[in-house]
Amino acid sequence: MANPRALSAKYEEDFAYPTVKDRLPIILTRVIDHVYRLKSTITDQHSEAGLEDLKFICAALSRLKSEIQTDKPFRPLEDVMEDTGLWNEHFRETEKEEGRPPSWFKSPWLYVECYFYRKIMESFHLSTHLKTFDPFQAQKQQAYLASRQAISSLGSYLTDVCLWGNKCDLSISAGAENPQTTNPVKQLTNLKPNLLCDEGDQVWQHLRDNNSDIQHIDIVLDNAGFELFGDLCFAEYLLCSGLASTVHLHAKAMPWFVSDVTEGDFHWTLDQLSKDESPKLQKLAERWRRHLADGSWKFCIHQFWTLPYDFVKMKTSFPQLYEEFSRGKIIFFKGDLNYRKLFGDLKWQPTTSFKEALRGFAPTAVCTLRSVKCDLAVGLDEGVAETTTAKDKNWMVSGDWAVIQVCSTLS
Ligand SMILES: O=P(O)(O)OC[C@@]1(O)O[C@H](CO)[C@@H](O)[C@@H]1O
Ligand SMILES: [Mn+2]
Repeated sequence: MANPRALSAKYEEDFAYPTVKDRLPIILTRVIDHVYRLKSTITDQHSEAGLEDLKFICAALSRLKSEIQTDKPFRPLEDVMEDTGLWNEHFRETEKEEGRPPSWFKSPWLYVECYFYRKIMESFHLSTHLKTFDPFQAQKQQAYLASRQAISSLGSYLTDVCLWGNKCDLSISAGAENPQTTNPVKQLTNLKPNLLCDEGDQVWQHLRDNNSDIQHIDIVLDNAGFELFGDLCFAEYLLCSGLASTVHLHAKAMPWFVSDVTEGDFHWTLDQLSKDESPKLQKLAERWRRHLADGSWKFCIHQFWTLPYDFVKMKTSFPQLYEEFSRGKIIFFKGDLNYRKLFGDLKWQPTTSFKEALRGFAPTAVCTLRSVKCDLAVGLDEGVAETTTAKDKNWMVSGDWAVIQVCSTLS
């Protein structure tokens, strides 16, 4: 059967429409304000040349904003980066398919939104002194600091889980006695009814059944802050329980979708943990640095995650990456954007099977841990979408609902 249509801002009923119309210009305005506010710091560091950079970047971003608002055609990228050629090739292919240059309110949402972040980075790449500047860094760091309490309680819990990790059954019960209201473990029980599809048992089954020849496990990260800390706790658990020989953590090669983890964010997070007042967090940071040093954890950066590609393209565009994944036991994909890329950002019926919607992307077992933040869902039982709509008409974009879904059969 033919695939469904792509999500796109050309349909006003798609979440892509308010994203392109309102959210992207707001994000740009914030970046421009933020860069302007750094004027004195930048000129202190780089004098007049820094000021020139700043003017250049703000002009480029303002132009981008006006181009979005007036649905101007995309322009090929002009920076010289590892991925520039691939972006421009994608531009030409889309132009050929659509019979006109791609544009904000006409082209597939996945391409549009990825191009938006890539264009922001282009303006920095083209500057002289701010080529590696992260315009979202302050926001990400603030988000981490705001969730420090939750990080601390999860960190304490993890220390106990890891202590018992080798002894206990995998379905170790959550420490429900902990009285802290910010305890994320306790919160899990409250959130359980909001799991629209929970294939967690299948995930554990897969992890246990395939343990004779312990392989590595991949986690494709999403956001920095509390989410990253939770992912690192999970990586710690997979390792200390013996379910994984090593854990590969995959992050973005450049600032992406505001909050996504870059290498800089990852190291900043470890530094924060090292200097935290909680000795448990300090110890975790020490342990995690040891994992990185002895190869138990591998921190991986690949340009694939910041390209506008559907994951189906991985096998042909980056066969080596696909092959590396195929040697692992399971891949955990975190978050909404990875979900969109897994299923091609197409308007699937929510009852379409997870496997069918993957369209052959099966390097190894694939698990998605995703809170629903856009109008794309697959693998739901008959009636779930309808009953959830009756409870919360914004369920697809509120972020209050989530899915744990897995495909562990490769054939
Ligand atoms: O991948 P993440 O961090 O979970 O979410 C990314 C996200 O903010 O970007 C898209 C819209 O801008 C949405 O699909 C989604 O909510
Ligand atoms: Mn993200």
